[in-house]
Order: sequence, then structure tokens, then C-alpha cells
Amino acid sequence: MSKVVVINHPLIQHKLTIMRDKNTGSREFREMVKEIGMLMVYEITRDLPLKEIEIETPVTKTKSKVLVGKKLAVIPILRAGLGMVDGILEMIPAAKVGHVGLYRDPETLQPVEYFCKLPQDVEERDFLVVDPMLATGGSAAAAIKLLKEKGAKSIKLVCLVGCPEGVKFVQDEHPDVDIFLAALDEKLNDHGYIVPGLGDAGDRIFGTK
Ligand SMILES: O=P(O)(O)OC[C@H]1O[C@H](OP(=O)(O)OP(=O)(O)O)[C@H](O)[C@@H]1O
Ligand SMILES: O=c1cc[nH]c(=O)[nH]1
Ligand SMILES: [Mg+2]
Repeated sequence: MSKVVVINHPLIQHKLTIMRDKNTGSREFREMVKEIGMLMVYEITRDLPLKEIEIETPVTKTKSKVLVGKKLAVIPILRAGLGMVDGILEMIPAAKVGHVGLYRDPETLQPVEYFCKLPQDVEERDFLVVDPMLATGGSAAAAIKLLKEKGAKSIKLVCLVGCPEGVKFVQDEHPDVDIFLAALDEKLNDHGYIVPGLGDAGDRIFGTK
């Protein structure tokens, strides 16, 4: 079974509170999504491999570590996932970015696919699927399924706010995919929204409501 990691660093909790507040406007909401994405990268990339190289400091020759240069790709689930990309790329500038377009049908809550564009060398890359919200888990599970169908072997899911229902659904569908969250909330309501949550992340990022 995959692991579920809640990265509840004080800076992340503070920024998440700003996001949850219904009086926070789109500009600040967007900044918080980006900054939390950036902070979460520290934990998510904890297992990146390193190698030792020889360098010369102003004082002496020494051995020091650098990243091995693993191929990474960030896959935002459109639209809301886009808000997390810039922060993650500031930490991992060499990562490629693919896009999966999914919206959740408001009646059935089922994900509907409308776009998919991935880097070419799918089989060689480690993927971070990113989306602020993990509600029923339908969208995340569908995006992961799509990646696997295209040949992806190594996938992590990174969301800001999740709930037990969404975590369970993704774990059942994809037991090989680790899930990273900034918060694990209480439950889903009858409309499929996370409680207490932060409302519709896409609408709040892009100011569409
Ligand atoms: O876990 P689920 O029940 O599938 O719900 C989560 C999905 O719902 C939201 O997207 P939405 O459909 O609102 O599209 P948007 O990002 O374009 O607003 C959110 O960004 C997730 O992708
Ligand atoms: O609470 C929720 C659930 C799905 N999508 C959102 O943006 N928010
Ligand atoms: Mg939305």
C-alpha cells in the first residue's frame, strides 16, 4: 500500500489558513497555492538520488554532493493544478511539464477528460501529478490511469487539501502511488466538496466565480 504524507509544516499551515478564508481574494489565493507548492517540494523530493563530485572551494579541494539528474515531470490537472506549477518549477527548474485536462461533472462528480499532452520520454520520468484538491479522488485517479496507460512507471500525487474518501479511492485504484497533502480534512459534503476545505480551488485561483 502507498504511503500518505501530510506535510504540516507551520509555514504551510499558516498559508493554508489564508487560502481557506472566504475573504481571501484571487491574487493572494494564487500566491498561497504557489508558495505551498514550493514548500511541499522539500518533502516530496527527499528521496532524490545524489552523487559525489570533486570541487574546489576558495579554501581547498573537497568532495560534495549534487543531484544525479533524475528526469522529473510535473503534471498539473487543469485547471486548478496549474496554480502549483510555478512554485514547483522554481525548486526543480529542469522538470518538464505535461498537462492533463479534466473537469468534474457537477451532477455525477465523474471526471471528464478534455486534454492530454505529456513529455515524450514517459517511461524514463518520475511524475508529480499536482492538483490542489483531492475530493472524491476521481480526477486524480483518472489522471494517474492516463499516465500509466502512456507508460509512466513512477508517479507521486501532490495535493493541498485532501479528505479520507479521496485518499481511500486513490489508494484502492493505485496502491503504488504515494500521496502528499498539506492537510487531510474531515469529509466530503453532499455536493462532493471538501469540509471544511476552501471551496472551488479553480474558481478561486482564476477568479471565475
Ligand atoms: O477529487 P474529485 O472529486 O475529482 O475533485 C477534485 C477535482 O475538482 C476540481 O476540479 P474542477 O472539476 O473544479 O475543475 P477546474 O480545476 O477546472 O475548476 C479540483 O481541482 C480537482 O481536479
Ligand atoms: O472541495 C472541492 C472539491 C472539488 N473541487 C474543489 O475545487 N473543491
Ligand atoms: Mg473547479
